[in-house]
Amino acid sequence: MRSPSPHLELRAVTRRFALVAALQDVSLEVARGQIVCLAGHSGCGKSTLLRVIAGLDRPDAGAALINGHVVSGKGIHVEPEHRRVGFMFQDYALFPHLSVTDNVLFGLRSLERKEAHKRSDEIVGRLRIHHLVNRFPHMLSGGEQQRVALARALAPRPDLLLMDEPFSNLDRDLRDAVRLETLGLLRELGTTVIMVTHDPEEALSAGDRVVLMRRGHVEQSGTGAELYDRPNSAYAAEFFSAFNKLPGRCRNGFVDTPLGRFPAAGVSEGQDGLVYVRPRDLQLRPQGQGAQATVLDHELRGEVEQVRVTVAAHLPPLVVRSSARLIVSAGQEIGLSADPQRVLVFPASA
Ligand SMILES: Nc1ncnc2c1ncn2[C@@H]1O[C@H](COP(=O)(O)OP(=O)(O)OP(=O)(O)O)[C@@H](O)[C@H]1O
Repeated sequence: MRSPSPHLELRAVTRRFALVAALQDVSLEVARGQIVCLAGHSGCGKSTLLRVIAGLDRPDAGAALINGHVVSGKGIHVEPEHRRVGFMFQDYALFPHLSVTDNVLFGLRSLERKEAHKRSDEIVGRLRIHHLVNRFPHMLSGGEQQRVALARALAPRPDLLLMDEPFSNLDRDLRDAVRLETLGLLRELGTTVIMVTHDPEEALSAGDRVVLMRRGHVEQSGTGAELYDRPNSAYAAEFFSAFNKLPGRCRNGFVDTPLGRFPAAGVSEGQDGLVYVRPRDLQLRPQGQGAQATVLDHELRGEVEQVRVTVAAHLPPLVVRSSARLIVSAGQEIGLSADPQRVLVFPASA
């Protein structure tokens, strides 16, 4: 038996704007019901990719398929309204002159009035925004606007929902709660979601899968844990964490640093490598154990403590973070070690 087509498939999608390749050979498969976070720094092509999937923009080459049918490709362009794709914009794009109800009804214009109202009532109920229906967008808080925008996007029951930074306009406190609730509802509805974010924590925690983009191409794709624990490039590593970096040349498959020798898979013999160690993966030890270091300063930051140490005069200080209380003082000589299993090594030229 043939396995079902992915809900969404992109085949070598390319989109150029003058000299900029906003998308370069982007290929991707998304299974039905999956929640995918599209992450990457500003300008890497995230919004362009969403627009191509929605049919708001046309690729110069390659194809987009929904349920195995080409919707964008050579000589084919299915209009956005015929793709069963919902779109939620970063600024919510609510119509200021329409009430909440009329904003929600806007996406249901093709239905008969009675059916449109039934659908609108249903989604308003699910999102618990009954009390807002007669208000206008300027009378809503950020969180309320987000819900109304979500209601408007979901009312036509799209199979696939595209969301461009849907939580970035909310305060930090509200953001986590709204995100959990929104994604919980989308999972319940079985909606396939592609959500853009530039927030690394959100990318790691929100989706089933993270697609990290860089300069128009997919740098790495996988679960949050895969990208965090096994980034395949310095770019991917640095997108999700802060690192201490120690230079060293690769000799006999190892890079030597003041912190010790580390296996240097991916760095050619004789080439310079950079050893990446997260602040939480450095351990302070009694003097005489591990590498010798001198404490530079020490700060309590609430949940964690941060200590900066020097291991060699020619290297910038290393940052150590720990949730245990560290009893050290500036100028103290101390031992320092890194867990080789948690250390990453990349070519210095990258
Ligand atoms: N209509 C356009 N005309 C010209 N260049 C464009 C156009 N749209 C996008 N670009 C360029 O394409 C590249 C990708 O843009 P895009 O908006 O997709 O990035 P992004 O990752 O969504 O960025 P951000 O996180 O800042 O929203 C950028 O270099 C941008 O300047």
